[in-house]
Amino acid sequence: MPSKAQPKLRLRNVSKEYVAPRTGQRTLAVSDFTLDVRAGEFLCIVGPSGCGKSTVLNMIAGLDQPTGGDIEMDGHHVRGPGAERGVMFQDYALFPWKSVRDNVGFGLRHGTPGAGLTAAERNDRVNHFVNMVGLAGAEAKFPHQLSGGMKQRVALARLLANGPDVLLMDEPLGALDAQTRMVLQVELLRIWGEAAEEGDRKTVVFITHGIDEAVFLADRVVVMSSHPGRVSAVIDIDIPRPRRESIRSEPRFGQLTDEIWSLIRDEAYQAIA
Ligand SMILES: Nc1ncnc2c1ncn2[C@@H]1O[C@H](COP(=O)(O)OP(=O)(O)OP(=O)(O)O)[C@@H](O)[C@H]1O
Repeated sequence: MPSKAQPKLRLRNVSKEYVAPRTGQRTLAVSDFTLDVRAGEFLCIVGPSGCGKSTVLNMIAGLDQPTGGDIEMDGHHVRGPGAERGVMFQDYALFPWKSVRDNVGFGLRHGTPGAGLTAAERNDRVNHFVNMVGLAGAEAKFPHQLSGGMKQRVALARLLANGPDVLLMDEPLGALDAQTRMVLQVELLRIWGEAAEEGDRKTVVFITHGIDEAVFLADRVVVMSSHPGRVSAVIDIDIPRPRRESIRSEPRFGQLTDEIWSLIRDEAYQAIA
């Protein structure tokens, strides 16, 4: 049983070096990355393009292996993917030939999350999360009939239906227009359980290019620098919850976004030069 003081995730001096198979060229994408993520925390990672954000997330997910250091969840080494760590990407990753209902229920029918559940229990769980993300009435639709925002709601419902303890989100709102994005940020906080006790919330690691998105969502923002990717700062977002739309125009919101932008501005310009 994990102790209360134990972090949910612990990354210790994690590094990742890619070696190109044909040329043997080496890229040190991440180096000496050390971070604890508390249980129930909403943690955002920002940094200039190519600084290693996705590499870090993929290693936590177990989709990629560190070449140095160690990653633990609840005190156990992460050795590969696991149902307790759910991943969501920018590109929806829905099955185009399956309905909303079948997309959401896919992991329950074909993976370990549904083990031991009866068909009725699986259906109940699918309905619960379809309702939670605001897709009631759209269960029989197919992805091509949905807007981008609705597709990401489906992907979120599928992620939640699988019951992971940790949500790993790689720019999940990155493909959406600005308005849909702001609406879904609010929805995401509601679904995460912003109004609930901290102990009842999932642990979230959320990658974004949007500094304002990170400040709106996060308890803490990890700022990465690049070449190689490292933690350059960890900023506490001391804006009380629940967070309403109106906080975006408050002075503290602007101060925090300015502070984070000042930390990555030079590298961000270099990354696109
Ligand atoms: N499979 C791979 N093989 C070789 N190099 C890779 C591989 N994946 C990523 N890299 C390199 O590792 C570095 C970090 O990439 P990564 O995608 O993690 O950064 P990122 O911060 O998520 O980027 P972005 O903000 O553009 O999404 C980059 O230099 C990238 O080119």
